[in-house]
Amino acid sequence: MLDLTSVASGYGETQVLHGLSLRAEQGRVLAVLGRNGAGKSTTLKTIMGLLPTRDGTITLDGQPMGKTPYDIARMGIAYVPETRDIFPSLSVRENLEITARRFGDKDSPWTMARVLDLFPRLGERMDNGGTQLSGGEQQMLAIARALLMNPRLLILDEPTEGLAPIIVKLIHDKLMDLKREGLSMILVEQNFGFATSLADDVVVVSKGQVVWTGSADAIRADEDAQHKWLGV
Ligand SMILES: Nc1ncnc2c1ncn2[C@@H]1O[C@H](COP(=O)(O)OP(=O)(O)OP(=O)(O)O)[C@@H](O)[C@H]1O
Repeated sequence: MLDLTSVASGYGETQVLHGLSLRAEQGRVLAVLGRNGAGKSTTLKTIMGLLPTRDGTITLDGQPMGKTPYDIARMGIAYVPETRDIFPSLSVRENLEITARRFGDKDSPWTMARVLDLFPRLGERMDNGGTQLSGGEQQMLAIARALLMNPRLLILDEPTEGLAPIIVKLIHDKLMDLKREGLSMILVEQNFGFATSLADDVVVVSKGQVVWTGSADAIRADEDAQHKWLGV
């Protein structure tokens, strides 16, 4: 589905990705793991067009990726950044409605009713402003908003960061529901247990390159790889 081939990318003078290649398959969940600073978030930002691809190629179903974040979103890729990026001055309802209006139509699989069914908590918070939400509620809103883009591929950067264990479990269960429905996902996550219980496939990134590729079961069983690449 999504292929990165020998991708180079970075910030200004600093090159972070050095010929990174990976594949995310249709209907599967790919976890991108690695230590702090390995280049995981940079990989996602490059996929989303937030950083330019300096070398190499990124394709979706064999087609070159769009140039701008908007084109890429229109191709069916939704991205939940680490910062969640909800509009703090708008209510939950407004945050959701803006996306539904921009990306939805009457035949869209994801509707307001359906995202509220997935996250009933948001239904109770519809008139609250973004800043009045807990971290968990903000993450739910960010995921709900991404779903209203009706993505073919959902990309999440550290969805559990800073969340209480009970909320981490809730987010896990919701993402598992989406996986069962066949939604393709790419997940960057520090929480090894969370990531490998959701993922089918795993790549490990170190110094801007993929250093390990295999199944989630294989990395769970490979303590040497965990120790060497993840410090688990
Ligand atoms: N805006 C930026 N400007 C310059 N360098 C940056 C910027 N953002 C990240 N970097 C650098 O790029 C490298 C990779 O960062 P990246 O955020 O991709 O790591 P990561 O694997 O996602 O780790 P983390 O879990 O810490 O987010 C790091 O050395 C980081 O300092």
